[in-house]
Amino acid sequence: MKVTIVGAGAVGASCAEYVAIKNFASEVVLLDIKEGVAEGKAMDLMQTATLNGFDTKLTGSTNDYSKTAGSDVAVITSGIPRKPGMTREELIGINAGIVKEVSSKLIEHSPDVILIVVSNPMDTMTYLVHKTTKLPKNRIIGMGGALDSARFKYRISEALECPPSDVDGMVIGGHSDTGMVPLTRLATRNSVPVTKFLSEERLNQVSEDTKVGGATLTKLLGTSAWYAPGAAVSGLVQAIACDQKKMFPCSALLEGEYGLNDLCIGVPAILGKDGLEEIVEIELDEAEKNKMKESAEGVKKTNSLLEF
Ligand SMILES: NC(=O)c1ccc[n+]([C@@H]2O[C@H](COP(=O)([O-])OP(=O)(O)OC[C@H]3O[C@@H](n4cnc5c(N)ncnc54)[C@H](O)[C@@H]3O)[C@@H](O)[C@H]2O)c1
Ligand SMILES: O=C(O)C[C@H](O)C(=O)O
Repeated sequence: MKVTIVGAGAVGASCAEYVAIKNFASEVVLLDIKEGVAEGKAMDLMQTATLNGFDTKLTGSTNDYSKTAGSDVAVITSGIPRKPGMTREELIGINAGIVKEVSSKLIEHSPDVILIVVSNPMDTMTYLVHKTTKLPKNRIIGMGGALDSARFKYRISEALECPPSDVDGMVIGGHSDTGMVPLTRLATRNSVPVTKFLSEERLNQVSEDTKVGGATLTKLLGTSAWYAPGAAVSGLVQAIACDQKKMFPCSALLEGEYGLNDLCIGVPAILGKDGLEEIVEIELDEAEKNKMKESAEGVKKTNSLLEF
């Protein structure tokens, strides 16, 4: 199993580290345009192999895509991150060109590759990759919901004063400060609905904190987060590499599912060796359906700024 990560910045390197530590891939190639950076990060990570006990071979490349040839999965983390006070949508001008070029080069060298899009605004970048590469829809997956759900579970555990591992829950919708739809109605602590333990007001606070999870960290760090994003991407890569048939909320191209068409947005999906193998349609209540509709309108508004 060969994994390529384009963009050896904060998220790309974090993802490479988690993939290596989980020890399921034979090879990880990091590629970046900055001279020597991908090679340096790959070497630094390789020097953790004996310390962390993994056999994954990490190499780096300065913009030489021949080194990525034959990749099974490729992650796109190239592009600029936001600064405090910015929205993800403001990154479209620079990132669209980068994501379009990177995805086309990846496919040129790995025609069977499954692409995971991370660069922001992620739902719109995923849609752009669908529109410009025309790969089958199962082979282009946007990562956002897995991260947002991890933040949601963290916020619930904080409210319940319990370990995050006690909590289950999911965030669907767009990966944006206003577009996320945290499904508080379905969240549980060891299969007991969290609505049994938390007031509506506290759950609303949990939802609001979840939606601005990325912005909160950006304000604290001066740039956007990387540990949880890297871990979330590595989870998707592993589900595909190990054919796990695991369910994650992913940004998928919708063709009628959830009453939506012609956009990529976060919905529950099963990931396995063929990439995004199935979109799972769960029953939403009226309020959730309305939030999903509003979220889709926001994503479409950003998509309308794309030039193909
Ligand atoms: N979807 C998500 O949940 C999520 C989470 C975190 C970050 N992000 C996004 O991921 C992107 C990367 O974030 P980061 O914090 O790692 O940024 P970063 O600046 O640390 O790293 C980005 C890297 O991309 C490289 N790059 C730029 N253009 C390139 C090109 N054409 N080819 C190859 N490499 C190129 C840069 O040299 C840099 O090393 C941002 O757009 C950010 O908003 C998304
Ligand atoms: O917040 C950001 O801009 C980066 C990323 O989308 C995140 O949610 O951490």
